[in-house]
Formats: sequence, C-alpha cells, structure tokens
Amino acid sequence: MATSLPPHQLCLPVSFASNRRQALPLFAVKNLNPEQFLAISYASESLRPLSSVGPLHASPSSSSFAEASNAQLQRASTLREICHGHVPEHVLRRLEEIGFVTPTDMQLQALPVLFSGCDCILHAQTGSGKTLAYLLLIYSAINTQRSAVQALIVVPTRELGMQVTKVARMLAANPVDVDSGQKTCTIMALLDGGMLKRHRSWLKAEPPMIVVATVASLCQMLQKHVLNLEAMKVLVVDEVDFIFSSSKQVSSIRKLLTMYSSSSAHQTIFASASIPQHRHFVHACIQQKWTKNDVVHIHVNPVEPMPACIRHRYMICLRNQRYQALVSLLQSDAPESAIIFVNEQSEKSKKAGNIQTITLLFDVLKKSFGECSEILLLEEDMNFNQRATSLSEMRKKGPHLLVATDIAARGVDLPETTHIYNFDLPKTAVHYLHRAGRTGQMKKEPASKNVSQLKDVH
Ligand SMILES: Nc1ncnc2c1ncn2[C@@H]1O[C@H](COP(=O)(O)OP(=O)(O)OP(=O)(O)O)[C@@H](O)[C@H]1O
Repeated sequence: MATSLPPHQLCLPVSFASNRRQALPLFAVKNLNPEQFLAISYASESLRPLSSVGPLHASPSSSSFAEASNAQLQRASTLREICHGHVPEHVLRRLEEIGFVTPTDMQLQALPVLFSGCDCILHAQTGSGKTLAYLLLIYSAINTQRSAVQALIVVPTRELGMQVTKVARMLAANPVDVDSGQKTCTIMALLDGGMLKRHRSWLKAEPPMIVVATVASLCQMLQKHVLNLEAMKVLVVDEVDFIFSSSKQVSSIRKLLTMYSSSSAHQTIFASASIPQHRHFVHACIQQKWTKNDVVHIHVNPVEPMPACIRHRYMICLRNQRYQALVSLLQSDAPESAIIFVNEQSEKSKKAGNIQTITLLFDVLKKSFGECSEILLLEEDMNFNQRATSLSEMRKKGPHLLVATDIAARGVDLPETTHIYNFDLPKTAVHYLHRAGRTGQMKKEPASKNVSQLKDVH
C-alpha cells in the first residue's frame, strides 16, 4: 500500500548556515540516508495557488531595485506591461501568440531587476518560468542588426539545451501575419554529439546572436578559437548548482567564469531551483568576480521550494519485491504519463559486469504495460539521437512511461507528466526536488501530481 505523508512543513536542507563560509566547497550537499530522506518528504492534499510573492533578497546596495520592483509589481499585471520599453514588439506579439500573457510570481519579481542591468541569481521553484525570464532579458539586450554572439546560455545537459533552444526559437519567429522588418534573431545549439564541424563553419561565416551550449561543446569551440564572445551582453548559467557539482564540468565552468568575469560589460545570470548554501555562493560570485558586487539574489518563495500542488507518497516493500510493487502501483494509479527514476549505475557495478537496474526495469515494464503504453528509456549511455527520440516521443500525446536516470531530472519541461516514481531513492534532497519538479509544471491541473518513492527493506 502506498502511503501519503502527513502534511507538515517542508524542510529541505537546501542551505546550511555556517560561519566558515570560505572553507565550504560550493554546493556540497549533505547526503541523506533514506530514513532521513523520507522524514523530510511532505504531502499537500489541499490545493493552494502556486505561491504568494515572497521577499526579494538583494544585496544592500540594490535595495532601490527591491523598492522599484515592488512598486512595479503592484502596477503590472501582464508580461507586456512589464516588458514594455525593453523587449521588441514582435517578441511581445509572439509571447501572446504562444499564450504567455500573465507573468508567474517569479517573472514578476525577476524581470524588473533583470531589465535594470543587474547581475542576478534566479532562485525559484521548478516550473516557475526561469527560462522565459532570462530569454526575455536576452531579447531586450540583443541587436538583431549585428551578426555577433551577444548572448550565451550554458546548460548542463543536451536535453535541457534542446528545450531552451526550442523556446528561444519560438520567441524569435515572426508573429503570424506580421513582417516586423527586423532581421530574425539567429540561435545556435552547441550540444555535444555530432555536427560540431558544421557549427564551426556557421560560426565563422555568420555568427549567431544567441548560443545555447553544454560546457563540453563550449570549451571545444573556445579552444579552437571559432567562438568569439567579445560582443557578449548576457551570460546565463542554467542549473548552476548542477554544473558546479558535476566533476566533469566544474573546472571548465570556473575557468569560463573567470575568463569572462564581471570586469567585462556583460550581465551574468545564474539560475536554478536549488542553490544549496546560497549565501556562500553569492559571496563566492562577488569574491571571484564572476558577478558584479551588486549582484541580486532573487529568492522566490524560499519556504516552499517545491510547487505546493504536488502530492508525495512512499511505499515500503521487500528488496526482492520492488519490481512487482512498482507494477502494482502503476496498475492502481494508471498514470497518463509518468517518469520512473532509477539511479545511475556505479562505475564499480559496471566493471563487475552487473546488469543495470534500468535495463531490468525497462524489460519488466515492457512485459507488463507494453501493449497499452509506450515504454521509453533515457540514460547517459544512449547516443544523442536515441535520447532526442525518447524525449520527442515523450512529448507526443498518448500514454507513456519513461524510465530515466537523473539526466531527465534537470530543467526538462514535460508538462504532460502526471506521476513521478522514485524506483531508487534519490541521493540527496536536491535530487528529490528536481525529480519531483518534472511534474507540477503549469499546464496540468494540479490535482493529478504525484510523487511516489519505493523504499525497500532487506
Ligand atoms: N508566464 C507564463 N505563462 C504561462 N506559462 C509559462 C509562463 N512562463 C513559463 N511558462 C511555462 O511553464 C513551464 C515551466 O517553465 P520553465 O521550464 O522555464 O521552468 P523553470 O523555472 O526553468 O523550471 P526548472 O527549475 O524545472 O527548470 C513551461 O512549460 C513554460 O512554457
């Protein structure tokens, strides 16, 4: 039987107070054992609005922005009103065509500060619309008559990169029946996996105005001196805590930030739903000159890091009955579309030649639900095309179950997802937050959001 957790205050340890700020590594998140982990999960049966406008945490020198922003909040009720005078008319028309009319709480707080030219740390719930906020800043800054890279968005995974590129291109297109007379904004996706040769020629011939890149591809292009960032006006690092906590990406991102430090004329934006030890991070940004001294930390609704509409449950079962337990749970929930998260196989287990849990689980689900649902797979070892196919299948209509590692947990917007199952418990509370955040996105009715964990006992 799956059990709903009693409603109590959510206390995810996303930040730890410490007097020894210098000694702490950035984004070191305490690992929790499963018992601790379950203790901090919560359930919210009552449906509440997304969040009320929370406090704006700004550095002392930027309190005027907090005041300006608060005054603006009271007046502006549409994205058009907030963006007026900053974002070109044809982009505003596109926004409305797509259906982005009313700002989210997060956008309401962030956009005035972003347009003021401040460096920012956007720290807000999963699904709160951070992508649109920084893209609107980019469109306000870009000169489409100039053929040079003016905005760079760094992402941790190809999947997130593809998604950000798609939204950026949607906004760049001309509105229906309107010829803006403007040169269209060009966007290049530099996401590892093939095609980099073609991108090199493109970069040399006519540089795009926006580049969306994974850290590895970006470094490759910079090393080959084909990517020139001298005209860069906006630098965005999305899912910044993930990049900093990835051993493969951290040294490159540090080098990049130091190379293009706040001494340059551009605006720097960091975004994530989780910034552990955020005070320490803000301090490091200033000290390392990754941002200017008046960087603004926009922390929306800090007491509620997850959308309140998500219900959380757990199920305890014997280790050798985990597969059957999940099948039973899926049968009783009958989710329209779900993601089942499995932890990545350890190097030790790979070397020992063990069969991956994800492979076993995929086979079990194929056998049990293959006839009525599409069963899809997303994991690191798949090639670029396979991964892209899985995500696009997931976005098509129809029932489906996606079995995935944490690669699908960061930033990927799958609004049709109604249920999340943690077949393996996430390693940390931050992993939990991002997995759970794949549901609770804005387009679905909140009542259908569920996150379930299976906790096995020996
Ligand atoms: N103003 C808006 N009105 C309606 N929908 C919006 C608005 N802004 C964003 N959205 C939609 O909300 C969903 C979540 O947005 P987005 O992916 O930017 O969230 P996020 O804050 O980056 O989340 P995460 O932390 O999970 O990456 C997307 O489907 C997006 O299209």
